[in-house]
Amino acid sequence: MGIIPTSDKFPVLVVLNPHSGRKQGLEAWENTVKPALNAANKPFRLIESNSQGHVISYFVDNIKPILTDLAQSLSTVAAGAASAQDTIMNPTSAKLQIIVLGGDGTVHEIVNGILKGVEGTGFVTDAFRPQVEFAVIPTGTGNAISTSLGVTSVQDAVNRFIAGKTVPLRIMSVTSLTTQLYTIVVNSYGLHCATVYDSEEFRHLGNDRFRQAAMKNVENLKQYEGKLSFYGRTQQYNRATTSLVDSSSSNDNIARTDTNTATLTLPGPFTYLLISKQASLEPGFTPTPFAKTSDDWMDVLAVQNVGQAEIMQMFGSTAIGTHVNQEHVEYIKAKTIELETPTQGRLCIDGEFLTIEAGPEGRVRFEVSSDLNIQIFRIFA
Ligand SMILES: Nc1ncnc2c1ncn2[C@@H]1O[C@H](COP(=O)(O)OP(=O)(O)OP(=O)(O)O)[C@@H](O)[C@H]1O
Repeated sequence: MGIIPTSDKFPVLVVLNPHSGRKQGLEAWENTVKPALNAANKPFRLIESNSQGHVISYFVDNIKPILTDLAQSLSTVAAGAASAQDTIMNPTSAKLQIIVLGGDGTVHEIVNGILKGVEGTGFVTDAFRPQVEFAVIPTGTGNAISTSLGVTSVQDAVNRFIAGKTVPLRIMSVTSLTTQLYTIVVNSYGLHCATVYDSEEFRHLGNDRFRQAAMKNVENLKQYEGKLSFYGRTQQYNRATTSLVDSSSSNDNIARTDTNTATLTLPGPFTYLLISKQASLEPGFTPTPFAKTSDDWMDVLAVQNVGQAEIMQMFGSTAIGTHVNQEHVEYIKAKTIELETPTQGRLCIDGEFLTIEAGPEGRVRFEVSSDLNIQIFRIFA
């Protein structure tokens, strides 16, 4: 019988995107992260992204052998009676640790690659459900997840990894007739989506690329037609009481008896619309201040049909989240949401783009799935 490796010998996967942010990932790896892993005696396997989409296809192709090796590394051998054969005891769970040297887009690619790679297979089930633990080293542009968890630097992120405390990283599913994928940070429509789309040309400016692109889009402010429907429980921010109010009991009843009946709708047109899992999208920009990385709600920030003055007023208060008290800002926590647009539209999903087809055929549904085989991710916090 061969030697069965023990769990602490299983390598941490290190995913390095050399293109993220201002291309500082490699330096952070060489100067801070690799020395820390060596000092902690942690073996690692480096996966360097060589192009857009490389990380997602790497995990689609490799997650099954990785999980097989991981499970095997944790198997224990119960010695049988003298004449009997040894019995291999397989684990029912195992931790796969992944250090990300990149931004939120790289985490998005890993999550989608893993879930696509195990989809329709018996690799994640009640009998064996791995836990994927992310240490996100903030070397992207926005670093929304790290910022929302209060991570202040590369060293801080490394310290948290070494300390070992994790919290759930809940993901959203985004579904239409033609699409099924997962997002971890934000889905947006309108001004925010146009800003992210245009920001690529300003990448050399680092964090400032969003500011430049936002200004360009505020100058040419547009309204984006669409209807947002909420199903099941919601909570709405009440400006009078400055608190979130549960629209629960009546909504709950409707949700239970007829899941096709919307409990709330916003008719649009939207100037600005976010459906988010993270409070901050970058340092100093906290548009959904009540969002929690680890809960089962999605936080919606909706601004309908306003002009430049209102948008600028909102931006002026997003640093500390007080924009939720402004009259034109609507803030809703929800479990299930659908967006329908009368003409073809564009949705931004964790920095990538998805075309929404016109009318009911193009409806996009957002949910925080309760499927235990989907919600397998945690993050060092
Ligand atoms: N070798 C590469 N060359 C060019 N692009 C790459 C490469 N590897 C990955 N990418 C792409 O880089 C993009 C940006 O990645 P990432 O999200 O990590 O950084 P960011 O956009 O700077 O940060 P954030 O998402 O936190 O704002 C992703 O779309 C990814 O597909």
